[in-house]
Amino acid sequence: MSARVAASASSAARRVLASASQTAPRRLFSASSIRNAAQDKAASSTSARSGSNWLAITGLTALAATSGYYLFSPVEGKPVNNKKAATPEPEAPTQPAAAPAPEKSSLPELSAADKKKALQDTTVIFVLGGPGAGKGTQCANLVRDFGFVHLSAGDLLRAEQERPGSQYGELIKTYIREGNIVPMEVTIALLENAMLASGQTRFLIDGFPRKMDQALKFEEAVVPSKFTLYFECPEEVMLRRLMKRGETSGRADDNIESIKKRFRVFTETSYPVIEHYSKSGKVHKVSCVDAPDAVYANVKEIFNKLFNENK
Ligand SMILES: Nc1ncnc2c1ncn2[C@@H]1O[C@H](COP(=O)(O)OP(=O)(O)OP(=O)(O)O)[C@@H](O)[C@H]1O
Ligand SMILES: O=c1ccn([C@@H]2O[C@H](COP(=O)(O)O)[C@@H](O)[C@H]2O)c(=O)[nH]1
Repeated sequence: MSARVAASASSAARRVLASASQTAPRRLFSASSIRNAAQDKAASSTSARSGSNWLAITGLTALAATSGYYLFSPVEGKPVNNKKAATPEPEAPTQPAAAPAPEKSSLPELSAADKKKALQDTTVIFVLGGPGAGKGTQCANLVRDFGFVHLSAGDLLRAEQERPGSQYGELIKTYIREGNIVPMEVTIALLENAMLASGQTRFLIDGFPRKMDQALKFEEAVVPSKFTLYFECPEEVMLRRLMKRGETSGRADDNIESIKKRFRVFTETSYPVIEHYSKSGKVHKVSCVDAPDAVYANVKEIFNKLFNENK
């Protein structure tokens, strides 16, 4: 997409945001529906959920937009990658906190239709691969060379977990520590609001979708993906990288117990998403075994072809 088209799409998005801020009614939001989703062990279902759980996404604007303060400079609208910045946490209770989050939002509250309209001309690339494959490392290169906004679902969840007053902090903490997948209502709302808050049109959605229902719901409710960039890496290589990263990352899940669980969840739940998109020829696979620059040479070749730019 040319800079001109990107700029006009971006201003279109802003127009929708501006007009919606005049007209959109304030919505109520059901925290219990998120908690129900969290408790819903039908998490292995591969069909998109609908109904009351999903309704919660419309009410998550305040939650997600407030998180956006952590991820975007209000002045420059630039994403801040805080992937390695998480601090160790005390033991979390197994139940999510019940206190409501303060409702403070930098975004107007939009209807689902307005949000969808605002994002209709955006380019979304899913970036998938096992834990520690090097997704974030390669996304940083693509941000630099191709002007993408990098949104790591894990980063957004960690930021929400740290947000004072977050209703979902404890829930997210527990899921992440156990290597489990946070209910999609939370993650999709965070992603959607970060996309809207950026005012940009090209997104690398890193570490999402991790499950078929997330993939289907995101594409239906937010925007279809252009393709999936899949970083293939053997477990032993990822394990070595994660254990090394764990020496300094402070991440609660960079330890051997959590890593084993994350590997299992990736194989059983996330890999089928890659298989799904492969069937329709929408996956570009890159080996992540070599050194970062060598990996990026292959990634760049793909992006140069697809975006017809030689930056
Ligand atoms: N090609 C590579 N060769 C060696 N080390 C790498 C390579 N790519 C990334 N790393 C290192 O491996 C670790 C994991 O990389 P990164 O954080 O990019 O992975 P990730 O896939 O985003 O991880 P996660 O899924 O846990 O978020 C980091 O410490 C990073 O510096
Ligand atoms: O869509 C998502 C993305 C992430 N999670 C949870 O976060 C951790 C860490 O994710 P990284 O991509 O490694 O940063 C992951 O293990 C999940 O617990 C999620 O639930 N949904």
